[in-house]
Amino acid sequence: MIIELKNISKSYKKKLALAPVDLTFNEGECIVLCGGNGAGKSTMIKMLTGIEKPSTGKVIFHSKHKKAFAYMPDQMNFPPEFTPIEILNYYGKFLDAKKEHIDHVLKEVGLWEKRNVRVGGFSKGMSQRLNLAQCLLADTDIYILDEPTNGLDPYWVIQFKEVIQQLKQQKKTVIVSSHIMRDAIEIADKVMILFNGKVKSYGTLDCIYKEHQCESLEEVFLSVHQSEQSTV
Ligand SMILES: Nc1ncnc2c1ncn2[C@@H]1O[C@H](COP(=O)(O)OP(=O)(O)OP(=O)(O)O)[C@@H](O)[C@H]1O
Repeated sequence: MIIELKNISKSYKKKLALAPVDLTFNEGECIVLCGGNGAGKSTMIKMLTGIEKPSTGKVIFHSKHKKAFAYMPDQMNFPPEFTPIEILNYYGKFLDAKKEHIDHVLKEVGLWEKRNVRVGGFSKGMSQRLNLAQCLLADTDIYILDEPTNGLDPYWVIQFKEVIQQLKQQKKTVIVSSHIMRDAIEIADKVMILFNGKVKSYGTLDCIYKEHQCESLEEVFLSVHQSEQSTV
């Protein structure tokens, strides 16, 4: 195992955003955090990344790298007067990234041709790809990506999935939050279903389908929704 969550929970005043949970993430797996609006995906990411302190419990990383994880926030506001190459060179200094790696990452996210263009004129999708690039720059065991496909057009969603497959082949652990079920089905080794701040299921799709006696993630969501409604 590479990450352990021990009795992690988060409350904002009286609002329970994430109910206490114990679970582990394994090396080389892609885990997709799935759930609707307000389900607790971002809260889980904030607990994992340490952006916010949990109300209870702790997260333990077993990464071999000095930098335990790389992080792609759901949105990143880069300084508009800078170019992708300037921004990545800046991040690269902190990460000891070599020039060849920076160039490779720029090509991977399709911004090589735009490397000297000021990012102030970038579309949402281009900014999101630069956001992905800054995350991929780090050489680490764990990549945590918050809604990475937001703003990407279909071509770049496909390319993004390719990047995830490559990370998995390198035995990296990838944690992705998404409300798009197709993303989960295509890239996940394991899916975490969140609803109302609770982890309702965590495992392979086959296990989740068996557990809920369903044949698709849509059905699982409906079943979780209905069972939660009936307990209110
Ligand atoms: N800073 C905060 N203060 C108060 N409540 C919060 C705060 N952050 C999150 N919450 C609440 O915690 C719950 C979980 O929110 P979270 O942002 O984790 O959901 P999410 O699954 O990421 O949703 P979305 O897909 O809409 O971004 C929601 O009810 C939300 O209103």
